[in-house]
Amino acid sequence: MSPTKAELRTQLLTRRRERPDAARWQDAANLAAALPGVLDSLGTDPRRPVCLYVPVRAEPGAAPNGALPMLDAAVAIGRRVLLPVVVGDAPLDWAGFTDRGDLQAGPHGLLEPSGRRVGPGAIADASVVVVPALAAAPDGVRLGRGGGHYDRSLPLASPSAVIVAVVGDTELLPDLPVEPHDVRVHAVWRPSTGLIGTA
Ligand SMILES: Nc1nc2c(c(=O)[nH]1)N(C=O)[C@@H](CNc1ccc(C(=O)N[C@@H](CCC(=O)O)C(=O)O)cc1)CN2
Ligand SMILES: Nc1ncnc2c1ncn2[C@@H]1O[C@H](COP(=O)(O)OP(=O)(O)OP(=O)(O)O)[C@@H](O)[C@H]1O
Repeated sequence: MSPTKAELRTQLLTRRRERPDAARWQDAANLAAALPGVLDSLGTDPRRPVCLYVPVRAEPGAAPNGALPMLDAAVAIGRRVLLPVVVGDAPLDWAGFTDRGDLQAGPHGLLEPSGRRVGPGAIADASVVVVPALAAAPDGVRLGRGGGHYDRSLPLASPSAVIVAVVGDTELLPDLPVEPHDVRVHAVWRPSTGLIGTA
C-alpha cells in the first residue's frame, strides 16, 4: 500500500534531520547562487515582488549559522521580498523583508517578518511564489507540513504567477498522495540540479 501523507512526512523529516551541516551549507549556497538565474529564467516581471520563505532547521536553504543567503540574494538583485506570516487556519498574511533584523520568532519555531503586514491578498502582486515543501512530484503535487497554509493561500496568487516548490535533492518523488484541496506547483527547484517544470 502507498504511504499516507503523515507517514511520508515522518520519513522525510527523519532523513532531513540526518543530513550533516556540510550538506546543509552546500544546499543554502547553491540555492542562493542560483536564485537570480532562476528568477530570470522564469521571465517574470522584476518590478513585482517575489514571495519567499525563511528556511529553518533542516529545510533546504537554511544555513547552520542562521544566515539567510537565499533571501539576501533576492534583496541584492533589487527584488521586493514578501515573507509569510501564519495566522491560525486563515490564509497566510505577508510582510516585507530587507534584512535579518526584520525577523522575529513565530509559531512552530519559525522566523517571521516583524514589519507591517500587508494582508493575505498581497500574494496576488507577486510574479513568483517560492514555497517550502517536504517533497514534490513531477505532476506538480507538493507535500507540505500539513497545516494547509499554502493550500489556502496559493489560490489567491495571480494566475500569471509562477509557483515554485523548493525541495532537497532526493525529495522529487515519482508520485505523492493528493487531495482535492492540494494546489499544484509549476516548477520544482532542487539545490544541486536547479529548476524543472512540472507537467
Ligand atoms: N520555513 C517555513 N515557513 C513556513 C512553512 C514551512 O513549511 N516552512 N509553512 C508551510 O506551510 C507555513 C507554516 N507551517 C509550518 C508548520 C510546521 C512547521 C514545523 O517545523 N513543525 C515542526 C514541529 C514544531 C512545532 O510545531 O512546534 C515539525 O514538524 O518538526 C513549520 C511550518 C508557513 N511558513
Ligand atoms: N483551501 C483550504 N481551505 C480549508 N482547509 C484547507 C484548505 N486546504 C487545505 N486545508 C486543510 O488543511 C489541512 C492540511 O492539508 P495538507 O495536508 O494538504 O497540508 P500541506 O499542503 O501539507 O500543508 P502546507 O500547505 O501548510 O505546507 C487539511 O486538513 C485540509 O483539510
